[in-house]
Amino acid sequence: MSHIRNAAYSFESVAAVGAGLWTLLERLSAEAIAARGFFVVALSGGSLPATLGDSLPAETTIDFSKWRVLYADERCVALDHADSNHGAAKKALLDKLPVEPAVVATINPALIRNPQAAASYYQARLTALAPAADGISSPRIDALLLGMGPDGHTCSLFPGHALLDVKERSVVHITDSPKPPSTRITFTFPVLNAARNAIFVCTGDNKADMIHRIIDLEEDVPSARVKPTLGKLYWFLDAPAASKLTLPTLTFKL
Ligand SMILES: O=C1O[C@H](COP(=O)(O)O)[C@@H](O)[C@H](O)[C@H]1O
Repeated sequence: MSHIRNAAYSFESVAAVGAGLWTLLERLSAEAIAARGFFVVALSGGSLPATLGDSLPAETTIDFSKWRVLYADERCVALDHADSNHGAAKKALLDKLPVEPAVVATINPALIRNPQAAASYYQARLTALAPAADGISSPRIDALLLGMGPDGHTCSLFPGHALLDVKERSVVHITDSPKPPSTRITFTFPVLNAARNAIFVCTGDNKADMIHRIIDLEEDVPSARVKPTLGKLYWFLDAPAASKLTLPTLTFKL
C-alpha cells in the first residue's frame, strides 16, 4: 500500500491548506525549540511561499527568533532575480515575519556562475544549521516544506535524472533542469528522507493527474520517493489537486 495514501490530507481551498500548515508549523516549531533550542525549516519555491504568506495567522505563539530557514532547492541566479526562490519567499513570506535575515541561508550570490561550488557552499551551511542526529548521518530538517511539479518533480529532482540516485552528498547542482532556469542546486534524497517532518503542499488542478497517479496508481516519480526514515510525511492538498483521487483522503486535525 502506498505510504502516501496514509499521509494525504485534503482541504477545501488554498487558504484552508495554508491555515492547516500554520497550525502544524506552530506545533512542530514549539516541539523542536523545546527539544533542541531551534527550529530548522526548509522552504521550496514555486507556489509554496505565497500559500504560506497569504494565510499568515493574525496571532501565533511561534517563536520566530529561534527559526533557521533554508531552501530545499534554489536557482543559480541573483537573489533579487525573478527566478530566485529566495527572492520569491522574501517577498511573499519572509518580509512579513520577524525573522532576521542572518538566519536565512541563501545561495552564495558570488558563486552563481560556479554551480558546483555553490552546492558545496550550501551543503556546508546545511550541515552547520541542521545537525545530523539519532543515528542518521544526513542533516536533519525539522520541517521540510516541499512542492511538486505536474511532472512529479520535487526540489530540483526531476523524473529519470541521475541526481535521483545521489547518496553521498546532501546538496548537488544541476545544469540541465527541464524546467527553466536550467542551472540550480538542490537537496538530495538522503536529506529529504532524514527530515523529521516532510510536508508536501500541492494546490491547483494542474496537480490533479499526478496526485492520482502517485496515490491511486502508486507510480514511482521523484515526489513519491520522499519517505522519511524516522520522520513523518504529510501531503496537504486543496480540493482541485485532490479532485481526481479515487482513494479517500484524511481530515487534518492536530
Ligand atoms: O521549480 C520548482 O518547482 C517546484 C514546484 O513548484 P510549483 O509552482 O508547482 O509549486 C518547487 O517545489 C521547486 O522548489 C521549484 O524550484
